Amino acid sequence: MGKDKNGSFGWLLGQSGERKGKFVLSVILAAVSTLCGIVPYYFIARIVKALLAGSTDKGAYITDCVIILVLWLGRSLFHALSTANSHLATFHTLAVIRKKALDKLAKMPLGDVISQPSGALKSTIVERIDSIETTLAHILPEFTTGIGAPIIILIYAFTISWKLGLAALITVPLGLVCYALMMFGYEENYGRTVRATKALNAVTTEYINGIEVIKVFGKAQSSYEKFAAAAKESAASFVDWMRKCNVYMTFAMCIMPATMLSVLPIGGIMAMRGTISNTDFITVIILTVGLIEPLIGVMSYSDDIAQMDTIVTEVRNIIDAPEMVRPEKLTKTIKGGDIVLDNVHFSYSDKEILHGISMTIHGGGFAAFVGPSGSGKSTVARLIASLWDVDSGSISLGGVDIKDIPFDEYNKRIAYVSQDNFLFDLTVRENIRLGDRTATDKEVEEAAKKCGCHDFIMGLENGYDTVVGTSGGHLSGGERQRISIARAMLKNADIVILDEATAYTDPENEAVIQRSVAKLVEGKTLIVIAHRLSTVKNADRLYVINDGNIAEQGTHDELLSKGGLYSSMWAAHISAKDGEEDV
Ligand SMILES: Nc1ncnc2c1ncn2[C@@H]1O[C@H](COP(=O)(O)OP(=O)(O)OP(=O)(O)O)[C@@H](O)[C@H]1O
Repeated sequence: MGKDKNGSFGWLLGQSGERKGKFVLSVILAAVSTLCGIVPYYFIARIVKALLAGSTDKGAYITDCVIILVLWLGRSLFHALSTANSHLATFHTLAVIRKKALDKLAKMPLGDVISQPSGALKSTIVERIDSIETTLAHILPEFTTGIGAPIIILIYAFTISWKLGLAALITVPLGLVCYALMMFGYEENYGRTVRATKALNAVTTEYINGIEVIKVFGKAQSSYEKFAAAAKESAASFVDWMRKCNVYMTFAMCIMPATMLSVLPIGGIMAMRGTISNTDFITVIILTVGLIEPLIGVMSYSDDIAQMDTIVTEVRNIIDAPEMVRPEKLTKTIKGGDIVLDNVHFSYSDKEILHGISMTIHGGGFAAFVGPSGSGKSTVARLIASLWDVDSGSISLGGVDIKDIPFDEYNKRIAYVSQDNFLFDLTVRENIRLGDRTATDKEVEEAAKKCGCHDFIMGLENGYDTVVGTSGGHLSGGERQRISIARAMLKNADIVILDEATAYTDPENEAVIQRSVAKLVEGKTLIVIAHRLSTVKNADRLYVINDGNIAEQGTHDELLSKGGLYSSMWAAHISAKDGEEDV
């Protein structure tokens, strides 16, 4: 996936949008710089020629020297301007690519995002994209010079003598052979370093994320061994790779003597025979030096370009990944708020989890999903929240398949509080305000009060302006849950999904939240997943999900009277509660 016939560089240019002009300007400036770098050789040759002819014209000598100096200054100046333009266009292009990658993550099925190894996506979008900046910024100026200069010099050499031209031309096949050798097996070699770096990233991220478990279970030593092994493989793969590159770069450096080896004898014999003048011979030797330097420059970039190719393929794998397709505009009318699941099948990877779920959750109603752990309750909720697409069957809202509703249109109707209660490393206020970016401070605080979190927030060091730490790490599980609920309530969406949203909350606060949620969701559709059955016994309809099927459905009383799975779950719940009370 991800590659087309344009290759990675063509693709990158295609992303540069309106900054493409800056890349073009960069090529023009590099061409001017190249000319400024070559023409001085002509003047140097002219000076040598004049001196050999016994000239004493100081004026002409000084003029030539000044021209040479000005041209060399011009070469540096235009080269700097060329790379500056190229850098500007590159920064813009990489920002565009990063945004596209992040946009794509939001459109990919959730599973495709979370199934990536720890830190791999972050590493690609942040570090690896960064690492191609220098190559992309220098590729056009360097290649313009690296290819342009030899062409001009070869043409000049041919105008002096075609034999000398041919002798100098030997550089090109030598360079190509060198390039081919360097690229032979490159993907495999470089691929090994990429895999090793990713593994090292993953182990390090896992170590940091799991530091609590590592400490508690005394796994520091074994985790460290895993890290040490990954670090060792990473170092070994880089050493191997550098060894290979260095061998071919050394070979590339030999092009200069090899070219001289053909130009010197051929030119020398021709000069001795008088076929060319001594000064033409000297000119060609000087030019040959100018021919090789840019070629070696280009070759030293080949390695970076191949790396860029690998990285671009990774980025394109994200940007071109299959996404959950939704239309740009809503063309159908959503009539009412009924959510209908019709024969929904769903699998994670190849394992089918839901085996034909059908249900109708009435708009404005209160539905609850209960059932054993791992039975598929959260999966149904995630599908309703449109985090994944169903494999077959359909989910509709108000008679319209949710696949026909644009993401923005659907998302604004849904508030979903998952079990994870993820908080961003922002202030408490900013975290709650994510529910409605236009909410005033007063509205944020009102929502917090209703969800039983105002008091503990006021007790924090900086109240609502306290930063909650990465993933909300400075707060307790129950506090994180209540902030997540306040955020969802502030959104004021038509459909509210609470997946074990009060599981960590103490009974007193749970009662406060339940009363507030009941008030806040009046007229809205409420879907609750709960293991504490007492929190959902008032639901209009309870769906008992067992092993990916709806085992039973009905009101609390109807289900109790059936004497099935729900009634035994209720009995277990009551005896556990009694046990708690006894304690
Ligand atoms: N991202 C995933 N990739 C693969 N399998 C998954 C994934 N998420 C859940 N599962 C599996 O799908 C099944 C249903 O999981 P789900 O979270 O829907 O159950 P649940 O009823 O909500 O469980 P719980 O009450 O413990 O939260 C489980 O067997 C679980 O292991």
